[in-house]
Amino acid sequence: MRCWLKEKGEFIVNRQTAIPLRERNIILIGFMGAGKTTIGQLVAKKLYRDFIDVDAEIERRQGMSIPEIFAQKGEAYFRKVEREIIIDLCTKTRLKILSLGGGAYLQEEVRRACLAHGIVFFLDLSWDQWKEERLPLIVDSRPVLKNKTLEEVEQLFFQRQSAYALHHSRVVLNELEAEQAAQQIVESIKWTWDVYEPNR
Ligand SMILES: Nc1ncnc2c1ncn2[C@@H]1O[C@H](COP(=O)(O)OP(=O)(O)OP(=O)(O)O)[C@@H](O)[C@H]1O
Ligand SMILES: O=C(O)C1=C[C@@H](O)[C@@H](O)[C@H](O)C1
Ligand SMILES: [Mg+2]
Repeated sequence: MRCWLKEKGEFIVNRQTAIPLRERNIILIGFMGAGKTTIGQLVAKKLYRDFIDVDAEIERRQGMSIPEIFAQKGEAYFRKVEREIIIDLCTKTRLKILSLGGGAYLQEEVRRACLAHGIVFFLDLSWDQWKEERLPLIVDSRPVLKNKTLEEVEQLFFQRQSAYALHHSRVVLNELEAEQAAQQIVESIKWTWDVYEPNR
């Protein structure tokens, strides 16, 4: 992972955007239930930074739960709000750990904002493990899963991989405890900071 992130670090630095690496938001992406919220909280704790869960932020700003937003206003409305909040966070905040909702990164404008202003980690979990271990935990709370057959969910899982492939670094989660995954992210980010901004 280190060599891989090294290349990505050069890529980030070469983009010459205004935000120093150490100040950039760290953004976690991946399929619903992969562990973005759980691992994001742990990363924030380890780096002494604030954690923002975009789903929770949407619920706070809208005064409604996500299932209520889907039911009362529809998915298109949810995606618009989600996009606006993420772009707002990407352009107006620094030093945060952001966990995105599982579908947010499918929107091109979201990807562009995240890649330009933050450091994007893809939390990668295999379909088999997701189906066995995570699906039972989240099936009742994620409206996108409602009324879908397992085949349809599998199709959604694989359809989304091409968007998630656009990241700065990837953490293969299979068999990793949330704590271990968070530690891996922290080590790789500190290594990148030291290599590319050694004197800060
Ligand atoms: N590494 C892990 N090992 C085992 N269970 C985990 C791990 N990470 C998360 N979980 C569990 O999986 C469930 C989903 O985790 P979480 O809510 O963090 O996913 P998410 O990626 O934020 O999902 P969403 O995209 O829907 O917001 C939770 O019950 C959590 O406790
Ligand atoms: O994968 C998705 O499309 C979603 C995942 C959740 O995090 C929420 O953002 C919402 O339930 C939609
Ligand atoms: Mg989450």
